[in-house]
Amino acid sequence: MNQRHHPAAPGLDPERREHPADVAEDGPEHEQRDDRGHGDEQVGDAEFDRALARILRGADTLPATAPTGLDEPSFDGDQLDLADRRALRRAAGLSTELEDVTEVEYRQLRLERVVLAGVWSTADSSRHEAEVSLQELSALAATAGSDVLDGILQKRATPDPATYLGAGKAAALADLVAEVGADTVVCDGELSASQRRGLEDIVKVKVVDRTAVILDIFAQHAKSREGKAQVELAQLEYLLPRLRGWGESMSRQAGGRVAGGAGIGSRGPGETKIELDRRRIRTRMAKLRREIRGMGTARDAKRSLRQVRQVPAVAIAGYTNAGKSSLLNRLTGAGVLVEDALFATLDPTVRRAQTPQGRPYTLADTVGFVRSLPHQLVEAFRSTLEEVADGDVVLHVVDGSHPDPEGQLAAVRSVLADVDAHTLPEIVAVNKADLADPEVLDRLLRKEKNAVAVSARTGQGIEELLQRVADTLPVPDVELEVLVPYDRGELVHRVHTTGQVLAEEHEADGTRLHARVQPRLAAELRAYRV
Ligand SMILES: Nc1nc2c(ncn2[C@@H]2O[C@H](COP(=O)(O)OP(=O)(O)OP(=O)(O)O)[C@@H](O)[C@H]2O)c(=O)[nH]1
Ligand SMILES: [Mg+2]
Repeated sequence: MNQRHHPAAPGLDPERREHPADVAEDGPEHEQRDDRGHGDEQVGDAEFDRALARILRGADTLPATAPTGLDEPSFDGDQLDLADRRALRRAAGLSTELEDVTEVEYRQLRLERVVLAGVWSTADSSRHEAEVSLQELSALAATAGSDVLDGILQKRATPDPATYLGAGKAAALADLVAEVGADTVVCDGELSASQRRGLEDIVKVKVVDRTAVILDIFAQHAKSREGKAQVELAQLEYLLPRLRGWGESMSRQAGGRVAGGAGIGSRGPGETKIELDRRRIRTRMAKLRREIRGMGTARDAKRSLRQVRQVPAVAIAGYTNAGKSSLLNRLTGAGVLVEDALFATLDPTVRRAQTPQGRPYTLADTVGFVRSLPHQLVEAFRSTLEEVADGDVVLHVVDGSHPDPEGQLAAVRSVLADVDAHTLPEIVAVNKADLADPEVLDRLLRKEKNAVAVSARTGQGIEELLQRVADTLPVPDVELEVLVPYDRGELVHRVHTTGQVLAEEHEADGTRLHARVQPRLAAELRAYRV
């Protein structure tokens, strides 16, 4: 596989093998894995209870800070590169209780040495697409902290209902896993509980799917209270239908006991316990939903504040790793950023910027999109994504050096359409122009109506992009000429902050302004028209 384009791809970070936190956590879980189904149910039970207790206790351990309304993928405007994030997550003690949800499912999601497996069907994708998807899975797995050792792709009409890969390929995968010494297989799709178990039985190491990896990354990176709550909800939602699978493996263990003469039937304590766990999880989910709704109110308040201020809002959207946060830094860090205390305290992910003509607007970083974003997350992050729809302009960042930028553009647009943000004016910033193939850049600039090639790294194209943003902001529609007396300075200030000043002169009896403003301000200025 060619992973040249992914900074998160394996092989670039020799330190990644060190996982002090993981080592510290090595415990009975490890031993249990291979003994599964051989009467080890007590270890399993205790582990499950511990993990569930941690999940259900989650509320107490959430930080007591004011909700910021946005999750980390936007928060990282402040600014963590992937390398920094990896360093962070390696620090012991930073793992959250949320990770335990997936631990419940996989005994230990900590992925260390992984092999990827993908199914490629000729019906709905080309081999190239499947490879790009597997490459992306590789980057995701690396972001989650693992070493990707190898990968296999199988051409098959549909994934095998019992084992995801077909029998022959699954056996080949088992050999590969043994050969490279992997401890985890990551499948490029969403596996049912029985597929996962079926494949685990063949490859003899734990099997996880793409969704679990993405949820894990979000859990590692969620920082705000709302972000954490949303991720936890998504994880529980993912876990709930899979409890049965877990329970079935418990029953298999019970079966072992039956064989040993303990005589417990298929609807034994395991099944009852699942019901109980399910109820506890549902209760927790209901509580999270209530909390998230409450946080939504705070966000609405912020939003209406912005509307009252009538400062246009630009939302940066784009595929994960496209360089959204870097671009935000570039665009607002160039010295024009006015620190607005109000916005700064309310929401650290929204920054203030100005057009070259001095017209202020806000620039907001957003959650990164990813192909087959787990639907649980689409739901969970809908509220965050809806902020994009509330803006005036979408600044769509795409990684021009990615092997399939068109695919990324399309994936993001389909999610934007989901939250009704597809009708907004859109500027496409084709980022990483320093790395991209000039022919690809040309192709994209020809195809996209409102596109600029930029590099957040070198600064190339940034001025043009800033001008493009200025040109795309909604123009206040009342044009007027006024002479505002000096004792009404606040009106002049409002023309500056909410309108577009075309000309300004200081005369003996006031400030003469030629400007475009919103109707409300125009009405207040009526007395001073000239
Ligand atoms: N060469 C090059 N690298 C860039 C450029 N812009 C961003 N990067 C790198 O791309 C990686 C991702 O950048 P981010 O700004 O974190 O991307 P993002 O879109 O915010 O990513 P998520 O928040 O994870 O969705 C980082 O390693 C950046 O250093 C660029 O113009 N050129
Ligand atoms: Mg980012």
